[in-house]
Amino acid sequence: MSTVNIPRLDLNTYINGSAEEKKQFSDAIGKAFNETGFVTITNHGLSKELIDKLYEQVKALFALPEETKLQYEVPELAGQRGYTGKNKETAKGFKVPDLKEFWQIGQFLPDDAPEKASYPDNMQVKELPDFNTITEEVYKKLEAAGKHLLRAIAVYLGLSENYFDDKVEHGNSILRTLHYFPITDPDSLPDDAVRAGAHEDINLITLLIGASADGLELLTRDNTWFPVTAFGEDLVVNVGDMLQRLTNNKLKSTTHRVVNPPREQMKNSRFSVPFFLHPKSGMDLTCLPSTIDANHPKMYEDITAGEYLDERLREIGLKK
Ligand SMILES: O=C(O)CCC(=O)C(=O)O
Ligand SMILES: [Fe+2]
Repeated sequence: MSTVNIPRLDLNTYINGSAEEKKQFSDAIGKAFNETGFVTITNHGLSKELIDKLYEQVKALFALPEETKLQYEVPELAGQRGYTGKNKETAKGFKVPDLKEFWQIGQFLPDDAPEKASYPDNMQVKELPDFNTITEEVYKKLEAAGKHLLRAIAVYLGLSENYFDDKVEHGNSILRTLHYFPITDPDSLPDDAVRAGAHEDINLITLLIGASADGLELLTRDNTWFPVTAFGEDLVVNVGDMLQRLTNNKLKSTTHRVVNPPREQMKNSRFSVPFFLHPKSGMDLTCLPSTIDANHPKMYEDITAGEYLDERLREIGLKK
């Protein structure tokens, strides 16, 4: 059986630690990302109070009447801002859409930022003013935590510590608040309908705020499913396809899914909040030369982050 190495790492030991502690953190995250693609992170800068307030607002959002939520669904935005209703996103290679609805929030930029024109504006939930302020705070805190994690990863890769800094500054990151809705009649579902079909994330890294219920699983190297559980308010952090591509598969974008609960619990909602950390669209994802050698031939064509994102949004049905 292959080992499933999901270490629990303290981000504060990287941000404020000694040189030795920083090195230990970099080594541990790099090793886990090389083997399993997942870690859990404590001391990430989001308090329990903030996370509790976030979930309160997320629950209130999805409890709004269907016709209210649908006012915030704009097909031209390909799900990247505002609401995406039930039966819209289908994992790559699946025929049946995931059993979920979600709301996405993008970058917050000063008016004079050059990237401002290239991102759609965020949508404000008029009915829930606190939803807007709390998700903005969460977005900024997760972005800050993600920047520190990328520094630790850069060191592991033998790059300068600040390698990713300017690439993710004002980047195209997305905070997704997710509702896996209740199913009152499981018999009515197609056989292969699941909360989230097996997939890999598109972005550099994903920071997931502990879900309200079990269900997240990762696919191990020997092709078995392994449950991912986070302790308390820990974040689950995993590698996405952009980082896997950049590192020519040295870091693994591990396949994961969200399984349905036992039948009698299908009537209960599940909520979760992933933050997909994206770079600016101009970032070059060409495999790093240091990751290519005789045993590791170059596996991917050169592409920018923006081109790659477009390709992937088409595949999952969000972009036409
Ligand atoms: O809901 C979860 O626990 C994970 C969600 C996920 O993998 C995704 O939205 O990409
Ligand atoms: Fe995912």
